[in-house]
Amino acid sequence: RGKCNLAGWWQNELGSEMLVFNANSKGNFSGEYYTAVSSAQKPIETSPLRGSQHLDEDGKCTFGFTVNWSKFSDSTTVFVGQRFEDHRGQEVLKTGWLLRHKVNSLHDDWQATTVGTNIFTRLNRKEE
Ligand SMILES: O=C1C=CC(=NNc2ccccc2C(=O)O)C=C1
Repeated sequence: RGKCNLAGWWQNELGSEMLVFNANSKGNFSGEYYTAVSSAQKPIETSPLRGSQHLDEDGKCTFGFTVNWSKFSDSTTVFVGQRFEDHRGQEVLKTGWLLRHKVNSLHDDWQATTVGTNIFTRLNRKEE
């Protein structure tokens, strides 16, 4: 695992958590996303994520991943971003995202995509 290892537990400012698995030699990875924002679905169910990252050795790799909110709603979020270390050496994933939710007709397509940003920081979890 090079210096830009995204594997492990991350949390965004909404309180959602994700577990990212090791990337393969092509930079492809998968994981599980535990959203904090859907209507309270107990127990929290995971949504699958799949992504691709660069394997630069400088620890500042760019990446993208898709979350399929299959169990909750017919919608999809794509995240794109980069890993950084802040002034205290804490790892940060600065991301932008597009959320596409299903609309019933082409006429509603204009309102189907929302955009935003998320910052993910590492969660110190034992279980991987
Ligand atoms: O059923 C659904 C539908 C959409 C969702 N979007 N979550 C997001 C969208 C953009 C950025 C972060 C999140 C998040 O859940 O942390 C979650 C559950």
